[in-house]
Amino acid sequence: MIVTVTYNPAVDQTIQFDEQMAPDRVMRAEDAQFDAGGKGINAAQLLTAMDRPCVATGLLGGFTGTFIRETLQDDGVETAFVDVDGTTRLNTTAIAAAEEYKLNQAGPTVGESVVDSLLEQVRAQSPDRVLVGGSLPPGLSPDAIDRIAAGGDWETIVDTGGDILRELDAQYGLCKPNRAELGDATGADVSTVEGCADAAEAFRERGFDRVLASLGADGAVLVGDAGRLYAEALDIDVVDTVGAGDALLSGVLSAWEAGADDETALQTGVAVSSQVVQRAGTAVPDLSDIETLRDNVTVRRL
Ligand SMILES: Nc1ncnc2c1ncn2[C@@H]1O[C@H](COP(=O)(O)OP(=O)(O)O)[C@@H](O)[C@H]1O
Ligand SMILES: O=P(O)(O)OC[C@H]1O[C@](O)(COP(=O)(O)O)[C@@H](O)[C@@H]1O
Repeated sequence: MIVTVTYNPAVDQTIQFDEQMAPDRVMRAEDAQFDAGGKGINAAQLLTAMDRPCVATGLLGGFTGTFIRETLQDDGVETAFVDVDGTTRLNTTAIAAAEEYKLNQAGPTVGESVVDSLLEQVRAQSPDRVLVGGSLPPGLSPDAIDRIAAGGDWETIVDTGGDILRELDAQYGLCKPNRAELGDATGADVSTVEGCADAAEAFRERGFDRVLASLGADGAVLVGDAGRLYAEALDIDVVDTVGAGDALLSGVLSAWEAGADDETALQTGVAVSSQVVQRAGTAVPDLSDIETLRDNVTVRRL
């Protein structure tokens, strides 16, 4: 069973324009939507859609927090959130004439005592795996993630920025940087797939049993004791890439929860992310056919 921890959830606002962004004028949108977001929350929605037992925890506050709580309830996602005084952030993705602008807020300031409250919620679920996903709100340091990892007898998976990854000290089952985050975390040349695999391999020594590097349109690399696996991305029509990394990671975790090997897990991850990027925002796609769709993904050893 998986518990996801999102220290800094967000309502994701996705706005679509037919024309390019331009300053000093009113841009009129063709379409807009709100989704419950933040990395652990997206993962919990996707895992639930794939019938994997999962509980979403994290910090919520204000009217945006209420929206996320209600959305997850409607989606049948089990939750155990901790209330905070501030207002959960609202992140905006503007898609304008095929260009993507991601505008993320910092989130409400919180006190360090929230880590104890969250640990209590996590322990109460007795999970096998804990996913800590996303940025940290003002008031928390990377130690808040290390404390979750060291707080119980579970495998911890972490999906956060390269600057935070570099500062973690605990032992982790997996981290999931994207290409830029892998570059930030390691300082290595990540311009080629092989360069990414080398950087991921070297980064394992910093306390990560496996590294899953997502490479956007170039696919993904999974490096661990079973070797270096590379999956090409599928050739698909992308609407936007918000939630792509969360989807890749959810597919991998879902497959591992079902007892699959790393190769099948990577195929599943790429298949789930392909479904998500073909839809606007972080809305949950139909994943009932994912075990068939994953056969379209080719994995090879590097
Ligand atoms: N342009 C694209 N075409 C096809 N698949 C994509 C594209 N962008 C992302 N993906 C899929 O989503 C996964 C995660 O994408 P990425 O952009 O690296 O994640 P993140 O959201 O963490 O930055 C990729 O490994 C790939 O499978
Ligand atoms: O916590 P961060 O790094 O600001 O990211 C939060 C944003 O990332 C998302 O979780 C999407 O993440 P990915 O595109 O990396 O999968 C959004 O739902 C959310 O608004």
